[in-house]
Amino acid sequence: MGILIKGGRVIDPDTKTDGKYDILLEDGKIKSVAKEIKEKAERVIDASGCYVMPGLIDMHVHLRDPGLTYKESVESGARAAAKGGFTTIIAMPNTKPVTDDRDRVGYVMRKAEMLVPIHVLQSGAVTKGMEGKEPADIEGMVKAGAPAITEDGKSVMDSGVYREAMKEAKRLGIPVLAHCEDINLVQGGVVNADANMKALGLKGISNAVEDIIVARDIMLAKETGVHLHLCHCSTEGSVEMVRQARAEGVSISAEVCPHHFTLSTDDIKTADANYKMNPPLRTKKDVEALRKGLEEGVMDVISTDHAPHSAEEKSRPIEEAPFGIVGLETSVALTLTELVDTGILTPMQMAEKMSYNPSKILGLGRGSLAEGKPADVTIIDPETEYIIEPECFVSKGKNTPFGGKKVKGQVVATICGGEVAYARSLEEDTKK
Ligand SMILES: NC(=O)N[C@@H](CC(=O)O)C(=O)O
Ligand SMILES: [Zn+2]
Ligand SMILES: [Zn+2]
Repeated sequence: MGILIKGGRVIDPDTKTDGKYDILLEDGKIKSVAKEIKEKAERVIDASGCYVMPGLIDMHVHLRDPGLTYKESVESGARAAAKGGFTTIIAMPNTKPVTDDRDRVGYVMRKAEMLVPIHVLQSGAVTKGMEGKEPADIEGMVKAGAPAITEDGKSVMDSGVYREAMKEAKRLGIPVLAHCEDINLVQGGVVNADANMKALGLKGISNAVEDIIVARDIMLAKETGVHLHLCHCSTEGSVEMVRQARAEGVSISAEVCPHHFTLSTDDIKTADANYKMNPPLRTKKDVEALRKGLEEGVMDVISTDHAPHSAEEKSRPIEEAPFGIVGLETSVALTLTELVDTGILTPMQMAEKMSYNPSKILGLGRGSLAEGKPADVTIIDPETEYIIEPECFVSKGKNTPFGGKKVKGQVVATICGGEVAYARSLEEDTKK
């Protein structure tokens, strides 16, 4: 019975394990972790040379379901996530219609339960229709299973409305995931406000666009006591404010996306919409601050902000194309290549930021390889080198600036609830 994972480097932030162990999964749970397990299993996976981590959790994914399924759907997004090593993903509510009530949250959660091999949790909008005017039915959405609320795609600009929603989230014990962007300062900006923007003849988005709302949201979190989680931080200012707020005892966490720690504005050579995302790629100084923030534990989550769009949408002139890039199938490789292989993060810190911390923030009770925990496990080969080929993505979205980039590190298997949700060899087999 069950699955036996043999001889991998088990990296578990929860039990503070980092060493060569076998893991036996049975009845959807982690049955045992030991130096050598001799028990028979239905399936044996040889993990020698691989990292064995608690199933990865992506707190920030756009599944575009309902209403925008030409870009992505629960099924295609979840399959892409499984391939990317994720056993749990949180879907954002900027769907069509907006996911702002109990039934709409329930729709995605039920669809996922029936159709996909990983856990998909649907977050709820902060305000009705994401119009920023009045709080949505937060309690109803939490009852339907939403682990958080977020207005991702924009900020709730009315601080009074936001504070009311934060109080409700605090009462219900869920975090607020904050997209920080002062919309009145954007003024047609599409890339970072700097010399490169001028060279490309485009309008810019300054750091203040983000930093002002980060500062405001921290003040509101302080006042309401809600847990504030900052989405896709891109500026040096954000890192410094998180550092300071935490030192003051504010309940705060913050994520960085792979594109923001990998690329800078200097990498944008032409007005290619695959380099257009919100917030934009910033300067090298900001990238350095994000990397340092990750290294020092100020920034505690790596999430993808997987934002699929159609080829047609992204082929429009950069001013008209939508913001966003896909990330589920490149996140592990970029984290390993840019942060672990370079010595900025240990594999243990990677497991913290991609599994243990997201679980803690969202109260999921996962992100752990302790005996008795759910059998969610990700096996990663840190040595395989390959070129990123967007045409091979399982996601409907191929919009990435990373096509052609050489990376090191590949997901070998994703096991969710004791079942194999993705396996590298299987995938190759089915392609033949
Ligand atoms: N990040 C993006 O550039 N786009 C996201 C919205 C968001 O995350 O703010 C999208 O929904 O496409
Ligand atoms: Zn956002
Ligand atoms: Zn987003």
